[in-house]
Amino acid sequence: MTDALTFSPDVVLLDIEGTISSQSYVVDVMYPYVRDHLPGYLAARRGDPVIERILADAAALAGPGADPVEAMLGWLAEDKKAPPLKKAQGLIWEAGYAEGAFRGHIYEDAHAALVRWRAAGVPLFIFSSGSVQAQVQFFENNAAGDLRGLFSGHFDTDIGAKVETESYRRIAAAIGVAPDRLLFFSDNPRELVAATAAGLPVVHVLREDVASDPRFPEIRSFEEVTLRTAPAAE
Ligand SMILES: CSCCC(=O)C(=O)COP(=O)(O)O
Ligand SMILES: [Mg+2]
Repeated sequence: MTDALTFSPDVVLLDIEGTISSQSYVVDVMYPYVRDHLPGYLAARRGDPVIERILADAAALAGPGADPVEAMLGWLAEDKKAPPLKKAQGLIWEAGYAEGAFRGHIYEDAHAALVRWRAAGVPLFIFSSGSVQAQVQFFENNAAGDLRGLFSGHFDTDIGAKVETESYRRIAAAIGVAPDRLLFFSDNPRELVAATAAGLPVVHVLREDVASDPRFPEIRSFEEVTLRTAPAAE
């Protein structure tokens, strides 16, 4: 274990995959379910405005002449965080949870820290490429129980890309907190660069095979982080 890192934020913002949850679990267990069900799911719902929107957005992103369903399967295979795919993925996972094909995963150290911080009065928010609907279901149907109560709110790429600085400014404004009071945890250096440029303090989370990066404070476990919280008013 490295030296403990101490912060005193007003609010914490967290990435999901690779940060509080295993990337390989999402990619190796949950993505294959989407791959197997996506074409049939979309075909069975043609005419539904939500599905038509997803297909139109996918077609626009894929470019002229491309088949939107094939494009989405390609993005899934390369883990491209394409918003129309992420929206479809969340809807398809709903059936996967219902039939017990998988549950959401959270690292034990992350779960313990989030419970501790929430109990200490620190609001916790999520910013993930997964759609807000997918995020909420992931925490509702989690192997550690129904975790929805831990979070004060969720953001997805409707607010902007995770690698864009403006997205972090918008999130801070939406929460109503100064950027320098919003502590962001992520496994992705490009997200950390964008958040840093917006004025957020950041922590690089090294799970699985993520490499260290000298630009950021880093942890391998949330046990390495101490949050100083304001004492309760008397
Ligand atoms: C529970 S949200 C689904 C996870 C997912 O598909 C994803 O792309 C998450 O990526 P991120 O690293 O942005 O959390
Ligand atoms: Mg991530």
